[in-house]
Amino acid sequence: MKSSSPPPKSIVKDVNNEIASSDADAAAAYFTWMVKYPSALSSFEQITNYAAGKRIALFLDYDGTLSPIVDNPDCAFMSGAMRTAVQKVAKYFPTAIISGRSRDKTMTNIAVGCGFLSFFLHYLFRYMSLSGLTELYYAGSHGMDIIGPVRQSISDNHPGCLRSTEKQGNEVNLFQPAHEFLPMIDEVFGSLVETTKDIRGTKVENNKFCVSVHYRNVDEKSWKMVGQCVHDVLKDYPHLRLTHGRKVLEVRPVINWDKGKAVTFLLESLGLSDSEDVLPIYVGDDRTDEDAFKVLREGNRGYGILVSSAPKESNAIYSLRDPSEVMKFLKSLVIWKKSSTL
Ligand SMILES: O=P(O)(O)OC[C@H]1O[C@H](O[C@H]2O[C@H](CO)[C@@H](O)[C@H](O)[C@H]2O)[C@H](O)[C@@H](O)[C@@H]1O
Repeated sequence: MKSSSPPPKSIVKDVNNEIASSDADAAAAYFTWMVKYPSALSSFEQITNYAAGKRIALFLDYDGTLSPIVDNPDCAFMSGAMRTAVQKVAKYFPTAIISGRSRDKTMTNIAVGCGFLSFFLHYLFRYMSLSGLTELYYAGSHGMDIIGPVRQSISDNHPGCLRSTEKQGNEVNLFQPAHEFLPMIDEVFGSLVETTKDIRGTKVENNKFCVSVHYRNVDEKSWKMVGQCVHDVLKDYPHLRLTHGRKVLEVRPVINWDKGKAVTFLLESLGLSDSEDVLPIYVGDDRTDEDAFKVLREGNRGYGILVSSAPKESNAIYSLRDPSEVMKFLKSLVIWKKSSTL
């Protein structure tokens, strides 16, 4: 298999593109862009008219969608209000969180808020139940670590699917299509920590089936060096590839699996695939979410909603400006559902 890691030159080009896109964040350009990607809030009636008589399945990205982007990835917690909104929406619609973070971290971040108490709860939570958020499903590592409901057809179609018992004692299906990469990812994580340790501000995060190398807090002059270090390490791992997120380089296994495949898998797990009366809605902000938007757009199956405060090309149909608008959208869905079942 050929290595798909881009050469350092393209890493630097990607890094520069990010600066260019934030420069283009002008109000006029944004409003023009919104003609192509209308606000999911202004278009709410249109969305719910189409959803009438259908079952909505909701897929939510975490960073930049449910929690605002912050400098320290360890402090990216949802607000209490967002947590309540997610909890409520998950009571009315099957809901899954699909994140680049490890599943464990995502579940923990969803369950607790921010502040000192959160840090305490963060650790306590590891030994406790999901405190009322059990109607949620989780996919970590960009969809490479999924916990979903037990369904025979899914185990038949995906032989790697294992039945497991979660902390609360419920039987679940565990699907980890990249499980054989675990030792390799751990090894690469160690090498990346070592090679980047002298570049101030770099943070290497182990997300179980992928590794994130953050350069948000690195002096811009050293971004190229970060890219070079990652590239040098990956030279020896042709079965790993590199993708680029929001000031983060993400190392992941070369397998035919992404957030789009995870959406399809979860719909199948929930018994909601191949059904005309199902409307999947995916809300996300990052490049990796585009795979999910594409799956929904291509099959004319559902709606992708891009969270962005700057114009960018997307496979999404609608847009929301930031997590506060995502929260409004989730709340509106609950109000609509309640009123339509009266
Ligand atoms: O799929 P997602 O849930 O969006 O996860 C993608 C990456 O998100 C996190 O990094 C991003 O958010 C951080 C906190 O706001 C920010 O500091 C960082 O610059 C962003 O890239 C997470 O830390 C990564 O591991 C995820 O892969």
